[in-house]
Amino acid sequence: MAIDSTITAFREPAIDKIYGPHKGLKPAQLRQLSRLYSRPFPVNRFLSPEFAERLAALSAELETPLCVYANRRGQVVRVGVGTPKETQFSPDELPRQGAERLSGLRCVATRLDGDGPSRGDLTALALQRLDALVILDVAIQGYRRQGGGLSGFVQRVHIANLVPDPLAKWVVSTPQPLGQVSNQDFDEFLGDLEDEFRREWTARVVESDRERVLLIDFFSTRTSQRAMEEELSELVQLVTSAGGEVLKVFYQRREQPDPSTLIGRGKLEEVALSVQELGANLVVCGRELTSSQARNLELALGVRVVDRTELILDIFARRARSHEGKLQVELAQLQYLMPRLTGKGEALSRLGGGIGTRGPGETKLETDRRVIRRRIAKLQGEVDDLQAHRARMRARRQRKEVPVFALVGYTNAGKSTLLNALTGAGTLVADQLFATLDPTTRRLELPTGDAVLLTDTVGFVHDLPPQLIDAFRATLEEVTEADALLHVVDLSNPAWMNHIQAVQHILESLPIATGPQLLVFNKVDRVSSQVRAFAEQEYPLAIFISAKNGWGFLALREALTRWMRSLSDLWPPMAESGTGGETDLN
Ligand SMILES: Nc1nc2c(ncn2[C@@H]2O[C@H](COP(=O)(O)OP(=O)(O)OP(=O)(O)O)[C@@H](O)[C@H]2O)c(=O)[nH]1
Ligand SMILES: [Mg+2]
Repeated sequence: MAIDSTITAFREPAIDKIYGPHKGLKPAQLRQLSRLYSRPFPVNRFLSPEFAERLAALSAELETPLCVYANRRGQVVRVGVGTPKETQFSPDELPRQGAERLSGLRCVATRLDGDGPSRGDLTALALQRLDALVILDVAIQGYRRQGGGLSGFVQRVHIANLVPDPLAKWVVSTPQPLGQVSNQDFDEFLGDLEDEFRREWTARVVESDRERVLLIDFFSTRTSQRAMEEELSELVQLVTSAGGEVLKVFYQRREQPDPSTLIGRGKLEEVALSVQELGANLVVCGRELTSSQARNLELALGVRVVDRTELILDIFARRARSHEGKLQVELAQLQYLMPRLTGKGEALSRLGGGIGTRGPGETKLETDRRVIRRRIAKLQGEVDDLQAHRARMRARRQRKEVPVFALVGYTNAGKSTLLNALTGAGTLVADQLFATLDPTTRRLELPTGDAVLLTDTVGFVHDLPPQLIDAFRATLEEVTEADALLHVVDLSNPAWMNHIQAVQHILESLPIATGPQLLVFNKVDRVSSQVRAFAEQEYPLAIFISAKNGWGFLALREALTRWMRSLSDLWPPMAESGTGGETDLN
């Protein structure tokens, strides 16, 4: 049981430790506080009057708020000086979130100056998923009862608890006298509350068996509103393509990111609250994170955190079908993971699988350094072999003197759709990012009887992880070795200009210069005449098509023929058209 194991974890190290800001306290006062650890705490009541009065008296004497946390077995597991917020458990000290929504801890806190729980107290209630938060309003002057013992310090009691309603989040009782609260049956209260949560939880799980994701991102103040929106919407698409469901998006816009957690403290707390409220089990960050940032975020949020690169690698891992694809993805994943192993493994192993932990072919990623290093070396050797193999294939194609055009472009631009429409290739088309991983080559007959080979390739994305470019060098050579490129652009995506730039950027970063490019604007069926006119003006040589319904194909075929002819000095004239029966070169 998650809760029981946590109890042991709490109790052993710190039976006399006092939490929270207590620098000014004298040793004798600290000893008084640590005695609270061994005081009996009732199991089936919110608290006992004796305990409440003792705590309130100490609080009045020290003139500071105090907190005591107890588990369901009636053991005091933490004593702290300060407010619930100042003494709270960090997410990694709490039991892992599962169907049981509550953490099995209740907090009794004193307040000297106020009336019931403050906003900060309630935030701490939600962050720790406490069974209940009991607030004692303390009178500075109590009295000594006849026959010993202190009394009269507790003026009123408020009970706050979480509710499974994302709008209300919590409820706070009306103030009650101590005698009334200490008579209430805690087991019954808890049983009802847990039933409510369980019902809500079951409803949610039935609703969706996908990973429940929160997005966080950071932007500098120079980033425009529009650029932010485009980036965030792409991030949402990436998560969806990885099989996750985005519950909420958080971003921060500042001069400088926080070096330890990327986003600042206030924002981080907002995200942590949301993780609890919405039952998220993964946080995806739009920026690349250092291993210490990832670790700090995981500790603060209590769920796994992956960055954009890991997300992309995960999608690749899911898509890889061929041996070649799997090999390259695994290499990229391990190369990315290797320098990030310090610190992260711990949190990962505690929190289990899901997005960012998958290897190609549903295997789990290895996290042992030595094993990884050996594996990387082996995979690199295999990718080298692959490269040699692909080079032989290309040489064969060149001998046949059929020019090769590679379809390149941003992911989801419609490259596979176009290949299918032109050649009937039957490649997978999907409204997902990175649907295609393995290059497919098909023969295309042109109106003149000439033929070219068309190769569909993996889609690009801005800030493509360099590990991917390296690991996919065998596949990307299909692009560098092609005689010419058809650069397909999704004109219906508002970010199309950025996409063109991102693709150019990646092409320029390849180790070998690529051939000439023909720009093909796709999805014109979804584009207004203004957008099209603008693109025509900006790119007068481009071709406009709809791969889906065949618009513009005639013009495209003609352009290809013309283009081929004008580049004919690159290839000797076709000796015999239609040479070679083999068209599927995979
Ligand atoms: N409306 C419209 N949708 C299109 C057109 N061409 C492609 N699509 C859709 O766009 C989505 C992506 O198409 P794909 O052909 O898989 O795109 P891709 O460039 O191969 O994508 P990756 O392999 O992921 O890089 C699919 O849902 C297609 O049906 C078009 O001309 N018009
Ligand atoms: Mg594709």
